Amino acid sequence: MIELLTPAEMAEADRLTIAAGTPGIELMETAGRAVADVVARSPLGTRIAIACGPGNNGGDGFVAARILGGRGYRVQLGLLGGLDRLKGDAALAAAAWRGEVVSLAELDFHGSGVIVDALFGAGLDREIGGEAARAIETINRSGARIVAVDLPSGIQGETGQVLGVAVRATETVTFFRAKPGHVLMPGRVHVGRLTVADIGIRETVLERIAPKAALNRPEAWLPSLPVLKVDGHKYDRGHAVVVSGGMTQTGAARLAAHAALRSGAGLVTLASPPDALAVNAAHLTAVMLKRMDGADGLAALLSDRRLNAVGLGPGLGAIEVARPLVEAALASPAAVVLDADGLSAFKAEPQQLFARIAGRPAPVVMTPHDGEFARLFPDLAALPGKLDRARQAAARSGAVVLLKGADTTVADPSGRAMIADNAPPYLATAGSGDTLAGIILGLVAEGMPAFEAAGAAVWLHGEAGAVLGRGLIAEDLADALPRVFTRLFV
Ligand SMILES: NC(=O)C1=CN([C@@H]2O[C@H](COP(=O)(O)OP(=O)(O)OC[C@H]3O[C@@H](n4cnc5c(N)ncnc54)[C@H](O)[C@@H]3O)[C@@H](O)[C@H]2O)[C@@H](O)CC1
Ligand SMILES: Nc1ncnc2c1ncn2[C@@H]1O[C@H](COP(=O)(O)OP(=O)(O)O)[C@@H](O)[C@H]1O
Ligand SMILES: [K+]
Repeated sequence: MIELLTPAEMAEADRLTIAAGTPGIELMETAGRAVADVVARSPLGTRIAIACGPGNNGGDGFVAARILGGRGYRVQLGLLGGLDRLKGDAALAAAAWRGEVVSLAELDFHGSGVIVDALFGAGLDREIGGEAARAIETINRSGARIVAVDLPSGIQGETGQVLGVAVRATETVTFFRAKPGHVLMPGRVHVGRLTVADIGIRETVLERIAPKAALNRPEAWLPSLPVLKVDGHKYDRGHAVVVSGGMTQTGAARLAAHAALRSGAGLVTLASPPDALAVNAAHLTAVMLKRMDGADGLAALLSDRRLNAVGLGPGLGAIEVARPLVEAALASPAAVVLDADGLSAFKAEPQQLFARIAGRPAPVVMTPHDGEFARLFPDLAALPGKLDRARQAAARSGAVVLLKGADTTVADPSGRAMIADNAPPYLATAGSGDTLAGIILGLVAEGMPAFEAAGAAVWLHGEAGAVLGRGLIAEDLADALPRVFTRLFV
């Protein structure tokens, strides 16, 4: 598991390490050296401008300046505010710097090959304005290689949001663990290439801190991926149901059904309204087809407990049609994956949806994009942090919430969360989300716990996109899954 630490959790990691006997200045020395090592990939003779802020982020900049100067680089250091404002470890680091200190405005950004951004890191707590904002705008226009210390200045470590203005770094060097703001948008774009440096903080501090967010990597969910038995049977792998829309909107459900079969369900049945049976029949092969007469028909189908997971929403139709179907699914003992129209059906009364989720024995996974999210959680949609949005929505609804985008975030009601950074932008194509819902459904049907299944599906979907490359369409994604699974196990 690759934990993501909020700035507050990172401060706690520092505190625990210092309390265990490592002086703060030693951590700062190691941090500054890690920055210097990254900067030193540029050849000797490169002019380096180091912009230092008034806190410990600036302290790291002073250390890097001293080390780079010692290695023969031409270093110019500029400070925001006076030297007398520096405190603690930053003051110690500044005292060890023998070179000149100019003001930020005097730094020659345009004449430098590398700019080190040590203005603000974890301590950024308000919008940047004035001299610092002007410096950041100049840094961004300079054309130099920009190495940010800990976080690009202006990016909030917890949310990835820009506070006023933010450095667009070529590379960022952070310490111990990445922060949510390194992977959440728009932070991820400002970070550039990320290096996570070991500065001597022991892994054991994580037991005390118990961080609840992680990067969505296989380590986060692979232990929960069902292991197939040598003598296994298709009936051991679950039977998923996908609900089709009416005659003119059947494709989305078929995409989901196909993906559910690819991702793991032993059997998949498409439940189809009578008017859509012929069109569905013409397009299905391994996926089975069953006639479904409205919500009562779906309830009857799901009364067979072997059908252990149901997905609905893609192409499901208008509220009058969709809502009773979702209610029937939620009244059944099956796990439920709710997407698209299945979510929008409750926009007038989201509490009705949450009330039906509460207390049901099997899990519910909701997969909104931002628009669908705003319909169900209008008050949460304005929160600045995607992690916070997903977590609060999960806590309120009782469902696992998967909030889509380039930084898809999955959260469960207890606050556990994973953030993905592997999705290529060509996943933004019609039907891609329907496929994602199907991948989750197949994994849940196969017996994977809902939170892990949602995380795994997001990762698999992203990798499938990366394997296929530009030009992919939603139909291709599920068919790329065998290749992605193969890579997972070699
Ligand atoms: N605590 C430690 O032991 C370690 C800390 N490290 C560094 O310390 C950094 C955190 O240091 P700090 O907590 O001192 O915080 P920062 O140095 O990130 O910033 C805090 C300072 O900036 C000011 N400030 C915040 N937002 C501002 C704004 N919008 N405009 C103008 N001024 C603003 C604050 O008043 C304060 O003076 C980390 O990002 C990391 O770079 C590393 O040296 C590793 C060890
Ligand atoms: N810029 C992007 N980078 C990576 N993935 C993206 C990006 N934009 C959208 N996606 C992904 O593409 C999928 C789109 O889903 P959705 O909006 O439901 O579309 P549809 O309803 O057409 O299937 C989601 O998995 C989302 O996370
Ligand atoms: K910085």
